[in-house]
Amino acid sequence: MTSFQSSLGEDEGIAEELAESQREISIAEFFEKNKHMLGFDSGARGLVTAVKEAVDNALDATEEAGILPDVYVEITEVGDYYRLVIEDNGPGITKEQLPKVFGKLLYGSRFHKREQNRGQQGIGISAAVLYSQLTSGQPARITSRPKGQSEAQYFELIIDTDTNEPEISVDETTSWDRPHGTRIELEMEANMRARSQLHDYVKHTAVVNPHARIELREPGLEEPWKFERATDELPAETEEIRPHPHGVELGALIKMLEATESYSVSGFLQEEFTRVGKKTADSVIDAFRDRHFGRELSWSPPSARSTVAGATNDDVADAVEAAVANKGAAATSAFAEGVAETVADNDRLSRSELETIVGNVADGVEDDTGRTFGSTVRENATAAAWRVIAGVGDDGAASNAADPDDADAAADSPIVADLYALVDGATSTRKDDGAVRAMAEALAFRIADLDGDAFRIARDDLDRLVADAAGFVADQHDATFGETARENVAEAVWSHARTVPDDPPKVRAVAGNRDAAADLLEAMRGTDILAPPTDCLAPITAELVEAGLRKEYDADFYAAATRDAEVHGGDPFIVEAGIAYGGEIPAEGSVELLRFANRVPLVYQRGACATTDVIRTIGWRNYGLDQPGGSGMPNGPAVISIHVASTNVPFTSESKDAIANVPAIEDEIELAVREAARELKSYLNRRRSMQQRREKRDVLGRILPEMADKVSEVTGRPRPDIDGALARIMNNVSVEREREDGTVRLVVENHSDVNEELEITDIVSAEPTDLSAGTVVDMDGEWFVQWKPEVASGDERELTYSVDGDADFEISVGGVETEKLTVNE
Ligand SMILES: Nc1ncnc2c1ncn2[C@@H]1O[C@H](COP(=O)(O)OP(=O)(O)OP(=O)(O)O)[C@@H](O)[C@H]1O
Repeated sequence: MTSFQSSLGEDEGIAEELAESQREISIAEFFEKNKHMLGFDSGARGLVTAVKEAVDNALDATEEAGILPDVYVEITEVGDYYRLVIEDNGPGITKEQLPKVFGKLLYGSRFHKREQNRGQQGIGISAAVLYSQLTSGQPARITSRPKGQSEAQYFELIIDTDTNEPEISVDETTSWDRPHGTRIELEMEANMRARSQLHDYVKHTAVVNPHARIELREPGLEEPWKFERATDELPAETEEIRPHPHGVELGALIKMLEATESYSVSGFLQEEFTRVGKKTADSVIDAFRDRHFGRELSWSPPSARSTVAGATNDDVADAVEAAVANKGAAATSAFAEGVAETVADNDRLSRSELETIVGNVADGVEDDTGRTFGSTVRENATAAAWRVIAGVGDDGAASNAADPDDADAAADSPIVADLYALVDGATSTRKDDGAVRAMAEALAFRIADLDGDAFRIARDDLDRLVADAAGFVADQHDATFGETARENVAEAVWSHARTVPDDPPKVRAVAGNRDAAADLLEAMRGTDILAPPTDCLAPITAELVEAGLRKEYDADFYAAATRDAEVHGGDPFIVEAGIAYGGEIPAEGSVELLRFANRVPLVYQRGACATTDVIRTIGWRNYGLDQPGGSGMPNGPAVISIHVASTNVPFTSESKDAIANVPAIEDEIELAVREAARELKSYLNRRRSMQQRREKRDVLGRILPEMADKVSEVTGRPRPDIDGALARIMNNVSVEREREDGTVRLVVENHSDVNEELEITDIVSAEPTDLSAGTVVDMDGEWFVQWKPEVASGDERELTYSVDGDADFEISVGGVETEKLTVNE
């Protein structure tokens, strides 16, 4: 029994007793106890996290202000503690904001912005301040000089963990030689055991931020580490965007519906979401109506039915005529004929469409005859015509379809014939006619049971109804309609059904009705909408991903890929991947994985990151890398880098070490990596085939002369000329120089199966003349004779010039892999 339990009294009043010990916990208090969540679990880690938070902020702030970042990081040992200083040349922070930025958790400028930033939560730097005060008891010392101000502001502060508010001990103006920027000084209990992570973070930050100048001084370094700017170009400026309709969740949508000032759903969609204009809003609303109201089934008019005995087009006219009273013979007949003719012009009609037709014809007849056709007359006429088209009886929908058990009655039902055609078209030809007919009748019978005579039905209900009819048919007629057949039948009926003309509910009604909001959300997700704009993102670009790898890794091969933007949770994201292979990269052990999120290197929690998971699931043997057991991290001399850029990177925790397993992001990571890996594969294949070629050539080069000697010895004839034989056997391109008196001939033979474009340079020690095409350049007493011949597969070219008899030559051939080249000088 715990001491808490033993301290409680008798059963009665326990709740009250417990209530006394309940109290609110401030966020600062919470994180004071849960430092690990923010990446401050140890002294070694705490130092790296503090540097990371401050440098990320410095880069965010400078870039946002359009300033090329100049970031200075200094770590020194001060007695038992470490002092961390980070300075930037950013826009500075105003006197009013500064205490909150550093002295209040969850205070920042980026949380509500849909824009690519390193910072997201407004917690990073204040968490560093909290860690520093907890471990060293010292306040944070901050100097900041906003751009355009003559003096800087100096603060010393800690966070009051009870209230999560800054507690300021010093607040004064000071002079500072930087024209603008921010300097943070934190003391903390720390150690340098995580030096390699710190170095990785700084080095990789420099790699993906070539526009930044970064300097690091730390106790272990004799010379400061300086990363100079590689470009004066800032990353593309990002724009804030609204959420994308494909990415919001129900709760967020309801919140947006409650907060919007829009009255109509169309206005709401256009105002609050990116990529929604009038046309897209209309499509979403149609889909919303289909879900919210259901669709109206449609039927073909008598004129379109050849199989049904009974009803004809004249019956429509007669029915309408009978439904109209007191309008005079001429007007009544014009109206009835007009309705019947227009109905006959349509392949299929729903109740609402018929209503529109009747309305239009009535308007026309009113204009022509001066007679008024009021709403009751119109409604009566619609009902009368609908009875003929859909077979609705006078007493309502229930009689519109015959009992399927009564074959004679079924034959009279107009919608059975219609459904027969739909079912027949939607099922395979192997279904026998009896089964199709039984299905049509069973469906008609169930449709007849729908409320009202307009046959409104939601897609889910239609699916259920078809399944129910299929069950009936299986029982009674021993004919099976499997899942696919049922789906096809439902789809055929649904695709002929019509979106209803009803106005969608207004925003306020949708906000207050969870089911309606869910219908709207489904409609948004189901409508094709342009991918979100990418100007809110600043990808590194494939070119710079590759350049970054080239800068840091001396490899034989590099490849990179940038994907198009996709959406998760309403936020767009872009994935980029790069691969470096061979060269100086260590061949032993698994490949190195570099992970970046919004240009920030991720140095911890590699095993818990979506990037690592994806790399492990790819079958690397297909791409030419060794992968023991066919899964897991591949081995070999390779570095893989992955960058996820998003307006909201889903991290596994507040310490932002690892990317969460969001399927949409994982898919894109996989596609980006596979894109780069495909290039690696073709490089490795090429390399392997060149290797085999080299080996074959070496063997041939050894045995051909021996064979020639042997042939000569056996036959007693002169040794055959084997020049050129090697090139022919190897399918090589051969370049052979022949000299006769003062004439030099270069013979290029292409034995390979592709056309070749070569670049041949002969460096000659005397001036060449009479060149066949080509160019010649005099370089201090050496003449560079150059040709760029194109030689088709199986063809040969001759290049000639004249030169003094004593001249020396040196040839170089480009444009063909050395393994495919045979040069005989
Ligand atoms: N060096 C700086 N220069 C200018 N403004 C800064 C600087 N550092 C922080 N800020 C401002 O202070 C805010 C809070 O910073 P903080 O590191 O706490 O959170 P964040 O960077 O927004 O998000 P995260 O918690 O994900 O790091 C930032 O949003 C930014 O507006």
